[in-house]
Amino acid sequence: MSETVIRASSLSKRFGDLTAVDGLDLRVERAEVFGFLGPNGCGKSTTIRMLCGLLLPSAGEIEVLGYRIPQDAEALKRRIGYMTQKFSLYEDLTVAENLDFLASIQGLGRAQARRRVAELLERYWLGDLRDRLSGTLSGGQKQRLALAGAVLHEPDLLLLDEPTSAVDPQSRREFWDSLFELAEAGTTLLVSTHYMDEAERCTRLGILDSGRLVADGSPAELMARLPGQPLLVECAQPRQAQRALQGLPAIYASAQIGASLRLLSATDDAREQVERRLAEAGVQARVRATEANLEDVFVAVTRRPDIQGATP
Ligand SMILES: Nc1ncnc2c1ncn2[C@@H]1O[C@H](COP(=O)(O)OP(=O)(O)OP(=O)(O)O)[C@@H](O)[C@H]1O
Repeated sequence: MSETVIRASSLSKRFGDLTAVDGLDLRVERAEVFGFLGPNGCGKSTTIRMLCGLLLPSAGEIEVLGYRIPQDAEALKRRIGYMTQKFSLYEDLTVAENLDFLASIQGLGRAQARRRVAELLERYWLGDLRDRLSGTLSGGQKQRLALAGAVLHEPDLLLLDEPTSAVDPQSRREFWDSLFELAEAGTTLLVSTHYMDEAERCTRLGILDSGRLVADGSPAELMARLPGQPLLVECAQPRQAQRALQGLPAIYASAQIGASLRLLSATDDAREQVERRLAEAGVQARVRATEANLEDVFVAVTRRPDIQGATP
């Protein structure tokens, strides 16, 4: 049976005149890997910080692991792990000292701390680095240490705010393997990201735009819900094709991907319209429908009215 771990209703946060989070409703179930997506400044970090009890909401209700937030934030802290892109490590302490220090803050007993630190050094390939000052670690190594620190007290919920933005693709993959290992063991994960390959791996996604939840569902559901089918225009001169298609009302987004042009439209006869316009402009091209991907979904739900043509 599913168990709701995060429940937020009508959650808002205002900073002066700016509404950073605007009437957000959110539910995350146990052991989900919930991905939080959205353009820069849409309110992801602000939401995560409110869910952790680090920031007071301006309005709305939050319940996390059965605790009412902000009232029970102190008790919640013992049950959650929080990690941001900055990794919050003590750079002049060694790897092992960082973990020992966190263990003492978390109130782990000495024997338990020793056992847990040894276990995490091994699990996150930090054993050989245990005596290195953490300030001298690479980005990927720092990330592994930060994750070890965030799960030291075996939290039931991990909130990760863009944890992979400073590391290479291989480290990102390894990091995601570690996240799935945690989810398999029953940990619930909420992770914000700008990477579509990471979003695709989540069990469910919430897309935020200007502080509002504009899409919520599994990656497959969101792709299936995209109105119309994306079109690919293959031609020798994609820039020329893009110029010819500018202002065509049927197309609400276009982007050059390699040597072709990817178009989004919600209109049934978009393909014919595109072919006609290209022929009129004398652009030789092949136009074909293609499968939707998550980037299409992202573009469709977060598009700005002033830079688009038609509305799906
Ligand atoms: N303490 C603060 N005081 C004033 N404005 C703030 C504060 N924290 C965040 N904001 C503003 O609130 C909005 C949402 O910011 P937030 O950091 O939550 O976005 P985000 O989705 O995490 O962005 P990014 O993807 O760039 O990390 C932004 O306009 C930001 O400038």
